[in-house]
Amino acid sequence: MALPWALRSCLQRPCVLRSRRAPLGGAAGAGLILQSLSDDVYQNLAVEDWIHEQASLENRQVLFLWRNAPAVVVGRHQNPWQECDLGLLRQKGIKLARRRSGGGAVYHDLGNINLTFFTSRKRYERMDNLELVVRALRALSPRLDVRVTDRYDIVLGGRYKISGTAAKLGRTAAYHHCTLLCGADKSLLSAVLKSPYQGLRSNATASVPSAVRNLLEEDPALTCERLLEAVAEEYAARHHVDRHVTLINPADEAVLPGIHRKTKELQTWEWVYGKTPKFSVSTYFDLTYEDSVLQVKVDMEVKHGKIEVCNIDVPEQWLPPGLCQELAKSLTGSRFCPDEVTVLASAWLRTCPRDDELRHKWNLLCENVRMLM
Ligand SMILES: Nc1ncnc2c1ncn2[C@@H]1O[C@H](COP(=O)(O)OC(=O)CCCC[C@@H]2CCSS2)[C@@H](O)[C@H]1O
Repeated sequence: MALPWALRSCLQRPCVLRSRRAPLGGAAGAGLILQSLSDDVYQNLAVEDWIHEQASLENRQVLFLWRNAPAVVVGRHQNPWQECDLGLLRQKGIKLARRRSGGGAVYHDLGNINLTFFTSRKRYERMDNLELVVRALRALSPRLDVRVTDRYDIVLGGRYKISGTAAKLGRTAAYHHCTLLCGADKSLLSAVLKSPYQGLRSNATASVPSAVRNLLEEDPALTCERLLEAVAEEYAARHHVDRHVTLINPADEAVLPGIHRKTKELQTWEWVYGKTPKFSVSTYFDLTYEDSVLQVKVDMEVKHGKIEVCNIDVPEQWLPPGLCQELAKSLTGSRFCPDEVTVLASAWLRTCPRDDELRHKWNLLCENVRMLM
């Protein structure tokens, strides 16, 4: 059992703790295999940040193994409204996270494994890591048809994606992380990664959708637990480090000083939504009122998650134009977020005349604007 302090000092200062002499007279490999005790996506991403920023990776490599409760993880430069069904995420209580690496949006649950390979920037080598994963898979299931593509996916049977890759390169340190689909909920995966949005324009990184498959469907021996063990084993052999897996608690400030602050930052609206590259929305929705259907047009420009320009067009005979302008005006400068609309809507209701019809129309309009967010 590794002591937290030993782990901390090993991560922060050069050391050869838990290393083995390399064969062929090479230098002793210094490395560490860690596995998270948490299934919280924000805590696990915070551990990645912590190791990337704090660990001395000059002469050492670290493999971090982790799994999450259901979550969608978008890339650093992505637009969540464009990448997933936010309404469905909220309804199902699925977390949304933004990672610091680039690339596309993926779905995680306990049937998906995440592997993070930390090295110095000089020793960063994605293909080497993915080949290592492929060897681990073949060690468990020798006839498995898996290969790494030129975009660093791992595919099964030549076409089904089982792993996606992304990376973060720092000045001196780097990490490459990838997923491994073992027994994830595939119908939820495709449902949540489908945006219902129409009329959204942006330069954000777009995901590259693929047909996916779970390794368990191919071979029942490929459970998450066995895969984690096999990857750890291959990593230990490749890097000449002890195969012992050290469990790490991402809530432990004694081992990871400052981790709590990092976790909190990753949970903020400003990070998850606010870091979305500038985008515009130009869309229509239908309002059903009594026996008629009327069309509402909405145009917005959103920067740093905040509405900079807002126009809402509703047929004049239905709602006084002044009221519509009032809504657009109060939305300008607010966050592109349903809770903000709720606050604005109720603020107006507190001051408006006791006109039930008008109040009803206002609520209907605000509810539909909310649903755009
Ligand atoms: N968990 C998982 N694994 C593999 N492929 C997935 C997964 N979820 C969704 N997908 C498929 O990949 C595309 C997106 O592919 P795309 O190539 O656009 O993006 C990626 O692969 C990013 C991988 C990020 C890995 C990080 C590692 C730790 S935190 S997240 C999506 O539309 C689905 O078709």
